[in-house]
Amino acid sequence: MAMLWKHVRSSSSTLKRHVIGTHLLSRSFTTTEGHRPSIVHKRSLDILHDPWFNKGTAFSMTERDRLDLRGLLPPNVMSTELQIERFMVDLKRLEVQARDGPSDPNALAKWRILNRLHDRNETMYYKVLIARIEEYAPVVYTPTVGLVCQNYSGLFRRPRGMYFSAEDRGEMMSMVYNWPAEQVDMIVVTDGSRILGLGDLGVQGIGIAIGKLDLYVAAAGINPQRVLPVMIDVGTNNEALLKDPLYLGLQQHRLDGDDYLAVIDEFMEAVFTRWPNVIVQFEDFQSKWAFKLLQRYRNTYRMFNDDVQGTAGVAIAGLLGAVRAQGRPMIDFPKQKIVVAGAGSAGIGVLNAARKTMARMLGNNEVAFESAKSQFWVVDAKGLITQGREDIDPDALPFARKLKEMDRQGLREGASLVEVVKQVKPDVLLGLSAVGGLFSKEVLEALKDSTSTRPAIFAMSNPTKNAECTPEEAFSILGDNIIFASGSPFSNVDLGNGHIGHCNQGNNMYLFPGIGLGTLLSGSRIISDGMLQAAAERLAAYMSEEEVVKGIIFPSISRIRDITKEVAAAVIKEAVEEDLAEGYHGMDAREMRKLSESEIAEYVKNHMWSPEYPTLVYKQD
Ligand SMILES: NC(=O)c1ccc[n+]([C@@H]2O[C@H](COP(=O)([O-])OP(=O)(O)OC[C@H]3O[C@@H](n4cnc5c(N)ncnc54)[C@H](O)[C@@H]3O)[C@@H](O)[C@H]2O)c1
Ligand SMILES: O=C(O)C[C@H](O)C(=O)O
Ligand SMILES: [Mg+2]
Repeated sequence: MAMLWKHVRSSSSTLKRHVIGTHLLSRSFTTTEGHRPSIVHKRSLDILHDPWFNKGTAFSMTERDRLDLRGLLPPNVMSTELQIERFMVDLKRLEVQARDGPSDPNALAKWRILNRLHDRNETMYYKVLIARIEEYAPVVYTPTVGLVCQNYSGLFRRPRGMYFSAEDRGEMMSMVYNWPAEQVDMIVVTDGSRILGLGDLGVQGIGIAIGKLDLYVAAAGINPQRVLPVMIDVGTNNEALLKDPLYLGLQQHRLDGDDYLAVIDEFMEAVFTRWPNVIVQFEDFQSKWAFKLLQRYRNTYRMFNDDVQGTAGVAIAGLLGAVRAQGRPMIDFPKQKIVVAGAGSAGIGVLNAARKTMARMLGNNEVAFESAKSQFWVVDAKGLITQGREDIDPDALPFARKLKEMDRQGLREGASLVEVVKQVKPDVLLGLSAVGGLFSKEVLEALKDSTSTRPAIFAMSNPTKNAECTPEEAFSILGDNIIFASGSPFSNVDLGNGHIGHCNQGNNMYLFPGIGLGTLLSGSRIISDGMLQAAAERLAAYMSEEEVVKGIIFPSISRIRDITKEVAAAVIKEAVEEDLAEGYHGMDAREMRKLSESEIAEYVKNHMWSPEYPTLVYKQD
């Protein structure tokens, strides 16, 4: 393959040509130069029952003849557009019937219809998802995915992904070969211990891994044949699930300590043995393990933790956007006073990244790093975190405020959020607490005294009911001169005076697909802090001055494929600069170093899978 690439380049062809050479085996890789046929080793009903190859009513008559399908489908050969239209009738009927607007059972019903399509025709599923991402991301991803996980035992029909359980100890190295795909690019793994803000959902957490990978396909163009959702079932501490005879997971309490680590270690060794180039995204692990596992694996394996690192990057981009929205240069970021509610994996991830970003802007030295921490006040379930706290969590310790200093500010250990907001008068109030309504009327009223010209509220907890406040609450109390972002999608607010209160979705979905894609295409052996920082900076720079002034600090999800391409390009550039990029398929590290910025963007674009039906050619196994 490397030879082919060299040949293609030396004949002064474009990067687009390269893509064709490197993806001879992929199912339906679209290029500007047409489609390569896919080889199938099955015929007849077996094809209709295989979601990777099924085209349903879109099979042409010649293909029906070639693949022994004639007579097995109704005679009208449909265009893909008509096929989607027919499918949409079913989905839209739900909306007509729901008289009281979108309701939870309605969202679940939509998820079921989409999931069934996913089960029978993947190409069409991703066509629908990509074309209407704004409408269906909230169904296959946050917030509905939370409801799906809560109800998974009842919803489970056909398996998707792999389950490694505590019972599989000693077997993982061989069972990993049960997965049918020869190549896997992306794994999203969870142990189900902290699913969104819904707590321990045990084995039912697999839904979150599936939802995240849907975005990898839709936003990053990762080939759906090469993604693998994984659930590591080490038990659950959710007593209701343990009592439920219909629960699908191990009916035991969670493993802990070395027993727990041994399971995760064995899983990592197994997947990296079979697929040495895979990237593993850790998702929704309780904070207790999230940091430890990240430190344990990040220098050895291609992995990252989305809740810690993806969220941090998205928050940084949002915080920089909020500074710009105040009409100030980004370099003023270190002057912002930031109150963070929540000191779990997400909150601490954001705090560490924000502190580092400030320190870099202040001169990137030890003194800057030390002084930056004085911009943060952290409140958790026990109130303001100070050095007076007993049994302080070591990850939160760097942000614990000095008691004397707090005394001067009229604050103390364990002070409530409203007291902290009243005394600090912050520029930013950021919630990653998983407590719905935490930014109460009182807290928002207190924020009226903010010293900022345009205070920012980030109610980032998921799903919807866990948001610290709604945009209506924020805009109605604080007026329209604020910046608002939430983790789950909300509608913009009509402020009634011809003004619109813009609701941004501050969700790690704007970064994780690009981090994964950029890592894959650079061939970087690890995911460095620099690569993550580059991803965040590219997201921040994506928004125009005009947009941020209007309070729009994150792009619309309809642009997610374009943002992801940009983020991936930034990740590749950084990996090359840090000398981490080892190349991908025909593009070796040396060639990669020669690419200009626009060539990197083109390279990314041309490696993004798009759902198109390939011509199918039958060959005996
Ligand atoms: N928007 C996003 O992209 C994004 C990304 C990651 C996580 N999240 C959300 O963030 C939330 C937290 O995730 P996590 O992994 O950090 O969870 P976690 O359970 O580890 O942490 C929750 C933290 O909130 C604190 N808390 C609880 N009650 C509080 C209260 N009354 N006041 C202040 N703090 C309180 C806890 O003490 C803890 O420090 C979840 O809802 C998750 O869905 C959102
Ligand atoms: O899954 C999401 O929507 C964001 C985040 O990863 C979370 O855990 O809430
Ligand atoms: Mg998560």
